[in-house]
Amino acid sequence: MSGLLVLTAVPAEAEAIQAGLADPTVAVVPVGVGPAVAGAATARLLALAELAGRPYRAVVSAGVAGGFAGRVAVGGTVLGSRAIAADLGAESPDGFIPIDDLGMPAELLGGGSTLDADPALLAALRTAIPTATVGPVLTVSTVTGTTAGTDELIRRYPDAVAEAMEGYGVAVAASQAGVPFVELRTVSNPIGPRDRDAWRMRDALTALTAAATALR
Ligand SMILES: O=C(O)c1cccc(C(=O)CC[C@H]2O[C@@H](n3cnc4c(=O)[nH]cnc43)[C@H](O)[C@@H]2O)c1
Repeated sequence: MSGLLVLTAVPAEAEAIQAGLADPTVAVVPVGVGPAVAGAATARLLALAELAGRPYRAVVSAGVAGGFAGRVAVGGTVLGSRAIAADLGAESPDGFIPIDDLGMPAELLGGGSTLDADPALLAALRTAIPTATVGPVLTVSTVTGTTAGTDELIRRYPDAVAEAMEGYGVAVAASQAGVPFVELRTVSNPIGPRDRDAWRMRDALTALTAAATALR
């Protein structure tokens, strides 16, 4: 059995995590941006490790994220209680319809649009990072950049604390491989009207390094 597999989107996130790791058995791999590339890469890494007889113990989707104002501050840390594919579904004149409500057979939905974090893995990280905000993390294919878009997400997912672009893809790959999953994010920007000047990437990467000590 190998250790933990941590997937980030970009190399800067992977380097920030490497800088804080206390456990040398943890593998950190930057796999790209968005749920499709993250899911495909995770599935491949899990399958290769399994074929080599060294399956990973658990999978963590990690990196920076947008945070919902009032729930988590920029520079704060988030542990995802579940990964939600927030834009997987259909539009209608009456609003967004989640994929789960479209009448498709359950086996075609890969577990549905919401995949829970592994309870034991989440509990261990909560203990190790007591300051983290815990709650659902949305996975989106488009970074939210308007007030209307932000309000709509809050209406549909009132408990969500953050959004990012990879968690659900990684969670599907982990679920299909039967490997525990959790999402760890640090907040680089508030979710809201697009304002690149408001992004605090350095603060988020510093927080990621601090949180990485909990990965073991
Ligand atoms: O808008 C830009 O100009 C821009 C330039 C560089 C990178 C980006 C990204 O959107 C990076 C997305 C990347 O970071 C995560 N992330 C961080 N904040 C958010 C967010 O508010 N909503 C969704 N994803 C976010 C995400 O997981 C990607 O890996 C934009």
